[in-house]
Amino acid sequence: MKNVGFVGWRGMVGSVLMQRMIEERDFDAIRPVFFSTSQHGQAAPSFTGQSGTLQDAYDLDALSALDIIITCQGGDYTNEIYPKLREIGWSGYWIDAASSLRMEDDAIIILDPVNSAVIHQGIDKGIKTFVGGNCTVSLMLMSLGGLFANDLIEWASVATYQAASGGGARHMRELLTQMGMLHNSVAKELENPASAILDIERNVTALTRSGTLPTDNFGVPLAGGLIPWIDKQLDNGQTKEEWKGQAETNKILGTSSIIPVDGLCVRIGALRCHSQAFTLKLKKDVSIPEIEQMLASHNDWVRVIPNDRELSMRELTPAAVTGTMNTPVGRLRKLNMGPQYLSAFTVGDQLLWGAAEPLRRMLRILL
Ligand SMILES: NC(=O)C1=CN([C@@H]2O[C@H](COP(=O)(O)OP(=O)(O)OC[C@H]3O[C@@H](n4cnc5c(N)ncnc54)[C@H](OP(=O)(O)O)[C@@H]3O)[C@@H](O)[C@H]2O)C=CC1
Ligand SMILES: N[C@@H](CC(=O)OP(=O)(O)O)C(=O)O
Repeated sequence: MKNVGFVGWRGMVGSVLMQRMIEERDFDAIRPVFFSTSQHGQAAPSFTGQSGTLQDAYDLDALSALDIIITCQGGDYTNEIYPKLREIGWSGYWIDAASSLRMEDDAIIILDPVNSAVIHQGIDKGIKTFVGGNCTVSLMLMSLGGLFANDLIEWASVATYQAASGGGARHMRELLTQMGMLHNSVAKELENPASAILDIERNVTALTRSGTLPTDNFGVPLAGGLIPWIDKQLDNGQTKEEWKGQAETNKILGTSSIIPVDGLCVRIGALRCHSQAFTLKLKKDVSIPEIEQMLASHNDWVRVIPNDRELSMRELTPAAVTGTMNTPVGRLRKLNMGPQYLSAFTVGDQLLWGAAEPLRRMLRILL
């Protein structure tokens, strides 16, 4: 049995990973060792029924005794520890949720329902570093994988609707606190059906602009609105999140010529599901039923939602998809621009397929 170290297991992404590993009985197949950057010496979790203590996540000797390390601790931890471990000659497998190592030549971005061939070729070549993709990219590929696999996409333009969880647990709390404060400020008036809605709106807008809502994490109010910017600013006008779309998609697929992917990434008030609206230019005119068939048969989690009002409202929303492994795609129709232009709308839980699930599946591949 392999010795597998877990760093970042108690964070938000790590907790989702633990929950999935318990559901899939992954712990039965490994000897787990749990680490912490702040709680070493305290009791380790007993997912396997065993007891033990948390190890120090900065202890290179303890880490280098492991066959596999899975980390959801974040980029700063990876940047500090990974080079040191490799420098002292550790040749185990490193599986990471953070973006730091994604674009390194000796790292593979993992999403095995989409790129299992790339992953297996990498293992055969001796690659030891495997990194989960950006959540919007992974969720796009889970939903639209059938069109990429059939080499049908000439380019993809996207507008994202990204959940607060992408920023981390504190962002989710901040959003909910803002929502609560806005509601509280007009709760009485709302109870009175005779009250004027524009007075209520004016009060909500005034509070939103007052500077009293908590904004330490998002920087500006998000509740009741949106933020058309995610991550750092790049010199070419893209955000870092937008840059990842093309860079990571092409690396995951191992394309020989770049498929252009670009668009605008927007934060909205959803909790943990990212949605994305696509305009796709197809390489040729393919009928909608053929497209639906290609999409539906690509993997076990994609769900093709017919372009129907009731079904789209019920099944193609964060409310329907949160907490599930499904990655539905719908709103499929040919656009006025011509028969090669297709619209699509996707939804996916960014903590499952967008973060934790590719990691546990990579572990399974290595066992
Ligand atoms: N959020 C997301 O959507 C995605 C995140 N990622 C990557 O995963 C990394 C971790 O993200 P995320 O899980 O959101 O980060 P969290 O902030 O939830 O957890 C990170 C670490 O914080 C420490 N921590 C301190 N206080 C607490 C507490 N009260 N409860 C739980 N943990 C606590 C834990 O480390 P310790 O035990 O050592 O103190 C934990 O492992 C990110 O930096 C990013 O690189 C990747 C894809 C998506
Ligand atoms: N940046 C994403 C979440 C994330 O963690 O992405 P990455 O793994 O590429 O840093 C978001 O804010 O929704």
